[in-house]
Amino acid sequence: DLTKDDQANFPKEFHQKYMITRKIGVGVCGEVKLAFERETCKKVAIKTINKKDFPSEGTATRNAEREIEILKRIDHPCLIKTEDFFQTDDSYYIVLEYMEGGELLDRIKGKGQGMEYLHQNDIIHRDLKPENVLLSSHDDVCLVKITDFNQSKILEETSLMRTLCGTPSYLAPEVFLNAATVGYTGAVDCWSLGVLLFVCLSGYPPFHQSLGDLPVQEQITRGQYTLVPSRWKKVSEEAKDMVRKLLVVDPMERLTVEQALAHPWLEVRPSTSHKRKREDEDTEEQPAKRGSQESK
Ligand SMILES: Cc1n[nH]c(N)c1-c1cccs1
Repeated sequence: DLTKDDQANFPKEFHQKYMITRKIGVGVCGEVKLAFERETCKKVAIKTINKKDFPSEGTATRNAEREIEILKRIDHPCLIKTEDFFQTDDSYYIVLEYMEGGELLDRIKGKGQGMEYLHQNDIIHRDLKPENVLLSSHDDVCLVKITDFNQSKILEETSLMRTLCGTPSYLAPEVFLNAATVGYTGAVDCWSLGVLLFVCLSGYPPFHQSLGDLPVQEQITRGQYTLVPSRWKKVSEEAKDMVRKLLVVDPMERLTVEQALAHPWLEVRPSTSHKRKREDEDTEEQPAKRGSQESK
């Protein structure tokens, strides 16, 4: 459904290199279209960032330039690659690797080592959600990649980090108390991974206006979520333990990506599916977690 707009808006040099076909999704800042590279017939995804969709010209430019800088920095099999980049007075056009399987959200409705790489390179995503997790094919077992670095941040050394490296003797208590929350750390992505894992395992979100009396923000700040037994009865205790240890309100107590990758649930073990489950394995344990209030 190539529109006249597509012909008119995309720059001439873009059309010389790529042939646009159809819309395959909608990103935060505009549409995502499928295109073919004319020379190789390779499929690519074209993400459009409309400058007019930002409150001020400067915002669009800063956001797009930060996203482009991050996209150029990353090179990992679990992170979407940037193929090319164009801009006009009205828009930015980012040519991205095409993922046949589309968005995880569609798979969840229907049914990460990338994070470790990002955090090891001092990049935090800050916007992990099903729409930003793409599947390489329609197969049940396929590669999963993280996309949309529009909200990402490169962690630079801060004056607080330098302060905490010096002698602590004369530092006020609030310096230590705020240390875990001043600015963002990679822990924000681990919380989001916990929410993503909760949704993948159960099919519903841990925090939502329709789930409980508290406003969503209060559910989150209290770490208050509900494991509906009928939705979790076939989920292993290790998987539930991983979710519990990611959805911890205190970022200093929350699992890091490295700790999550070392969690028993992700250990590679010979299949035990032929063994009969003990009755109590399905019993819902309710460990009291500091700061998080899980309930049935
Ligand atoms: C980027 C990208 N590469 N491959 C796909 N399917 C996308 C999409 C993002 C958002 C909707 S589709």
